[in-house]
Amino acid sequence: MEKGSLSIHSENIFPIIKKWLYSDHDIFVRELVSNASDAITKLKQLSMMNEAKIEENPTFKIDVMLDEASKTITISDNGLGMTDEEIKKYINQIAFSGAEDFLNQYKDKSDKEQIIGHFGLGFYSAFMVAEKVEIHTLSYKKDAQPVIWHCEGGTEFEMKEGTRQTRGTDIILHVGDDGKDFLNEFTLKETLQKYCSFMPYEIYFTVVGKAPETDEEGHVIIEEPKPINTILPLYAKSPSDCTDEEYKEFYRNTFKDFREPLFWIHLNMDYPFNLKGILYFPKFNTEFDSLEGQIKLYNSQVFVADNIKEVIPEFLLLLKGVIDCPDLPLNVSRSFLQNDGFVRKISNYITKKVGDKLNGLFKTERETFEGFWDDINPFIKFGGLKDEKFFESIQKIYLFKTIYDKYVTLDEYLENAEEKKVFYVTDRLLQSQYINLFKAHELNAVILEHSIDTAFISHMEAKNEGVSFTRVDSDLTDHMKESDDSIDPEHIKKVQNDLTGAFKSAVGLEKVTLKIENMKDASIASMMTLSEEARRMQDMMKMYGMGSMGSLDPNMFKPETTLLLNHKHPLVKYLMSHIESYKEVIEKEVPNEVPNTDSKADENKDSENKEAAEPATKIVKETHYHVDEMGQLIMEQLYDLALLAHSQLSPDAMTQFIKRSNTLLSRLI
Ligand SMILES: Nc1ncnc2c1ncn2[C@@H]1O[C@H](COP(=O)(O)OP(=O)(O)OP(=O)(O)O)[C@@H](O)[C@H]1O
Repeated sequence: MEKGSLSIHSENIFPIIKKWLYSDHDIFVRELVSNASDAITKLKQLSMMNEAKIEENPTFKIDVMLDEASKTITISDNGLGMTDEEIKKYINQIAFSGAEDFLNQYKDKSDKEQIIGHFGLGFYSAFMVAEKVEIHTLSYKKDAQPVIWHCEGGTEFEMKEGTRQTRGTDIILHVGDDGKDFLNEFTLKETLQKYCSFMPYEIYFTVVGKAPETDEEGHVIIEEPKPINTILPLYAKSPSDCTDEEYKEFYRNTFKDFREPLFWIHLNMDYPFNLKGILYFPKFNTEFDSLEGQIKLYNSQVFVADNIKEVIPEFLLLLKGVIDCPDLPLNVSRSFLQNDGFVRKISNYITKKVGDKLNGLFKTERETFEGFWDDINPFIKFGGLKDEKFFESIQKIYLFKTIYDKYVTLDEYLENAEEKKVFYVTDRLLQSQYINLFKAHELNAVILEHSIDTAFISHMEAKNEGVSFTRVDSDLTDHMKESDDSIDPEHIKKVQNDLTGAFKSAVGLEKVTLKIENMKDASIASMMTLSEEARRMQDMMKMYGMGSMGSLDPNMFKPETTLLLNHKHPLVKYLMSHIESYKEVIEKEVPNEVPNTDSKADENKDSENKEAAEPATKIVKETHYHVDEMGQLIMEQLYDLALLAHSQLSPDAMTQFIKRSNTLLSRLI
């Protein structure tokens, strides 16, 4: 028997391993099973090079055994095994740079996020869950002797002659309190599936001493043991060998999502770096907030982590997929990955592939692409906003769904538009009156209802010179107006002024401008429009929650609304013909203002009229409006109807509106 001390430079690394990787306890499964897998790969390579003599047609496999009674987990392989010299070299002399790096870099940091999964703690991660670890091993080498090694978590180990008869290694973990969760069959199996689902050798999981399953008559059901993994995952195959059904099955199994993905991209690259994977476009929910994808990152068929945004462009994290890149330097910190040129290349490659796929679909299967559009557009828009290169590659294929349920690109829309103006709808229900108006005049408008569209619209305007987006309710287009020579514009202007005053007094309007227009559609009496810029400002404020910030008054950006009255409508005609009777002009005596002496013109004037002293007061005319009951009803109703057509009334206004409507109807009977 041999005793010794592990040559760790630190006092004791294990408490540190335990503390810092606390929440990633399950990583020991990945480390030990991938060591077993590596041991098999190395033996296969040696055998191929005729360096190792092994049986013909060997069945390589890894067994993971859980013994709840003795509180052990055993990971057993039939790989190359170790001689006692090798144990001394690879296990005892933990000149393992990983541990040293770990200590140096993370001594003062408690942020476990800094540590990317595959850190190279390797074998010693066993002590995250075990209080004692044994290695039973027999090397493939001729005349090798079996060896047993064990260590109780301190820096002391023991080595002695072993009993193992067959080539390979058993790692036996005597699980302590820190790892007791893993003594649960389901937890351990789940962890194995998380990390090892695609490992290249079959992995069998057994629970020692578990009573075999029986059928109703008590007969033991004999089942062929099934590995927990797939040794050749679909993504590792050549795309030409994969069927649609296989892609869908892989999706279901990997993401436990039983909705069908829309489509997928098989990434398969050998040069200049090695990268394989499949990205799926899932059916997105319509609300942006609930978009949540999952990209699983693998390193040579070993799971590393989900959603590593340093490697995968952020917007792609909305997709679901697996990416395997053996060349990734994952045993480094995340901040390194972020600035690494190689990692950026990978990320660019993935982005480019997604752009290519979308362009391909657009060009060759436009109808299919249109069919996907409602589902994928938030993703594509988000991608374009986040990634300039991605935007450039797909900017020509952004589709816009029109109010006629057709899909057009921006260029296609503009072919039939005037002044590069794109009309849009943000809420089909609230803006239905405007949509109907557009349809009645055979005008086009597109539907941009998603919360991302506010930002998307601004982006498209910035990227397409001269193009402007205007919401359907922001103004009347010339197409909707009708010129009428019998209308005297001067007269209209005057009436408009008076009606503004009358509405102010009857409805209590402060911020509304009133306009009389001769609209083609005689059935519309009143309409409300909101200026585009001010409304966008308000939308932005809402989006960023700025209205609630003490320093800014949300009313500051209250959209300028305009109440349009249709000259053609009888109700408006009624008001116009009665406006004079609502008016009362009062003459009032007010103090005369002191002339402005700063002005040269005034000075001259003063000198000319030196003798004629200014009177102390002057008479001004003030117009007051006294709207009668009928006028009041009409004005209130016209205003509420216009408001109703594009937004909800406040609860108070709604109560008044209903009451008034009933009054009006009662008068009909
Ligand atoms: N099951 C095993 N069979 C044979 N040799 C093993 C086995 N497990 C570990 N070893 C040997 O011990 C060495 C140290 O293992 P450890 O897991 O600490 O580091 P690594 O596998 O070399 O690197 P890392 O895990 O950080 O990628 C291995 O390189 C290997 O030589």
